[in-house]
Amino acid sequence: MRGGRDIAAVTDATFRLHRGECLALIGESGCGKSVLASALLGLLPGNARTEGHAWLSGDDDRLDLLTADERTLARTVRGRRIGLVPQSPAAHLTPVRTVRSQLRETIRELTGRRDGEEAAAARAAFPADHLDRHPHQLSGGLAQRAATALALVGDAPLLLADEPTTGLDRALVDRTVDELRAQVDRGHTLLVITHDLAAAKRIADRVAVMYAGRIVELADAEAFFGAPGPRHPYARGLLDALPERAFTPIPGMPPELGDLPAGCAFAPRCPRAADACAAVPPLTDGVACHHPRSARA
Ligand SMILES: Nc1ncnc2c1ncn2[C@@H]1O[C@H](COP(=O)(O)OP(=O)(O)OP(=O)(O)O)[C@@H](O)[C@H]1O
Ligand code: NI
Repeated sequence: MRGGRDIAAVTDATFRLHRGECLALIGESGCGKSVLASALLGLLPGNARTEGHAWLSGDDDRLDLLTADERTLARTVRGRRIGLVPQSPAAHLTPVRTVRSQLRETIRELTGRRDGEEAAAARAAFPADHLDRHPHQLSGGLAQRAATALALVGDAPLLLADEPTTGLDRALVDRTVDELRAQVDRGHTLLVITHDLAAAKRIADRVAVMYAGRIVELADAEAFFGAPGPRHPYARGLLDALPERAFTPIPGMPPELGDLPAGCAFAPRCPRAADACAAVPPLTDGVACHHPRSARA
């Protein structure tokens, strides 16, 4: 939207999130992951436009998150039906108040109860003897857990975690991921956004790969990270770039969303590009590519 232009940050995103599963949304920086998450929470900036639907199914109703009014979202959705585990806990926690007081307030707001801080902290493996600390007295990992504890207070069936492990070392990434996975195993549904493929592999049941604002592959995590592997050449390239795999970066850079090539946005970087790629490939059978690797290859 720089210079007054409209940018399609997310296009044709179609996916289903099944109850009790974890879907990892992966892709390079700037591909539209956070915009997609913000749209689901009604947190896009005021000048943003959306089209289509995002149905949130409850026990006996269904709500379109894209058209719901702010009052409904604020009163019944955020915190209660969708818990947000923020990208940056530091920005989410109030610096001048202890973790206990922030938990207490959120518990009161969402449940009406006046106690339960310890139990809430325990659900995110936040140590009870740190409850009276201020956020700046916490390590990055503990701040992340405090933010996660806050996100879990409302016992929302759907959890949305945007880069919950950014800036953490590998051991803490694993712990944070395992704690989130434990929520899924307890019946929560989780949409986790990450560019950490190892974290995605550890936590996800299914994977959605985004490139330049579009979902280019939707796959079962086991098939994606194991055999037969990714089917979209971009997804394959992402995995091949990992140090523990071929360690071969994808040539070139992702395109600017305001200046997308015509046709398949990945074609200029794609080893398999051909004439057909002049047309945008629809997501068919889990992959948006004119020449995907065969599912059985
Ligand atoms: N408020 C905004 N106004 C204009 N453009 C925006 C706005 N928010 C995001 N964008 C653009 O939308 C695109 C997608 O951004 P988004 O934050 O969703 O990427 P991302 O995949 O989450 O990246 P990262 O991994 O870095 O978090 C980017 O090109 C960004 O510049
Ligand atoms: Ni993001």
